[in-house]
Amino acid sequence: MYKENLIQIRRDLHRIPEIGFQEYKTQAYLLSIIKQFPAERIDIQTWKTGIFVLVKGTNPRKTIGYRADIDGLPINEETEYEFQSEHPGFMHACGHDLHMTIALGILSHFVENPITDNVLFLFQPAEEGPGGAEPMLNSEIAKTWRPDIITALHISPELPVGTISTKPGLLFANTSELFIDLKGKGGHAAFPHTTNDMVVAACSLVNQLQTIVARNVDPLDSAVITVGKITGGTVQNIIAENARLEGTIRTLSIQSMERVKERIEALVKGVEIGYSCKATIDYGAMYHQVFNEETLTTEFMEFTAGNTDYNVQLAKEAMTGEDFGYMVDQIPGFMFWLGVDSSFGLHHAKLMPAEEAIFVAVDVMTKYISYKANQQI
Ligand SMILES: CC(=O)N[C@@H](CCC[C@H](N)C(=O)O)C(=O)O
Repeated sequence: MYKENLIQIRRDLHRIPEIGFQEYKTQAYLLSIIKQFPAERIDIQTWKTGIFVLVKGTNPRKTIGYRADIDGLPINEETEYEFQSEHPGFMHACGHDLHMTIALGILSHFVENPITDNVLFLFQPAEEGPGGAEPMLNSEIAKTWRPDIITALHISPELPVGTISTKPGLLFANTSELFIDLKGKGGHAAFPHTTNDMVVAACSLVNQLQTIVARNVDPLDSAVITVGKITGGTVQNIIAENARLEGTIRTLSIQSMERVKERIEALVKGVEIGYSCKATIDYGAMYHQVFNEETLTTEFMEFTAGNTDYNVQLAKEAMTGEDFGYMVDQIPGFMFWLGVDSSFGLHHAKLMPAEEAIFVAVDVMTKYISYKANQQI
């Protein structure tokens, strides 16, 4: 596929961001591209709003998996692109438009340049939530077309184009979403003593939650609690009967996740007593940490470092989450950061990844997959 085709694909995808399990237009668009490839070279299966594409090897002894996530985020785009999101309030602000484009670039390479082994592409929905990786992997299709190894990448705005960064072992954190609903007693703004104000309770709880990281988690074992959204009340002169906190928990160890949740539950009980309210906690979606298989990752880093066009760096662990963690928990594999050099970071309304990074990733992955296809399992 020509470079200009890939750029066009990225821009087309950027225009139609959709959130988890609602990626209908995205799926239709991807299928419209994939179905242009010769039918005898590929098998296609849809799964919910995702797609599996098996590029058939000439004499397959194994299947090499490559996963791209396909969902966008509920963010109102503020870039200066002329190909901005056509879905108000939604944006590809985590680079999944590039992830999909790169996967199509790799896919087209192996359709046009057959190798011995099969290459399985997983266009996976709902990475940002509620999580598509685990159910997609447990689907009957994935059981039939089970890859022997699996790889994926994530764009990194902080790194220059040409940079590949990863590490053997733990790369991304364990995550859990966090939703807390508080219900008290509303009333007239002038008579607070007759009410139980849930705005005050929610503010207090947000501050208390921050003490967990500071005082209950081993400082050498990092954790994050972020409350990204608070809603509550109705108008300025009514004391709020309800409030809701929406957030996420990140921990480097599985044990710390348990400890953080115990402490959240204790503090929420305290707020119930202290503010005479009822509270419910919902942990939403949880993602397993991304733990890169050590031998494969080291081999990938050494292989890629052999190409002087790239700058291969040893990454640090990050508190980002990725449901790709479920895939590498079951199948040997790894994920890496791809430098895309943007002044604004992931989940920012002005994220503008450099499109040249698409060609770097396609080049790195086509070379690496071809190399692996010449190896025994
Ligand atoms: C790479 C990335 O940004 N991933 C997301 C995954 C979100 C998981 C879940 N919805 C949560 O918020 O816990 C991230 O925010 O790290």
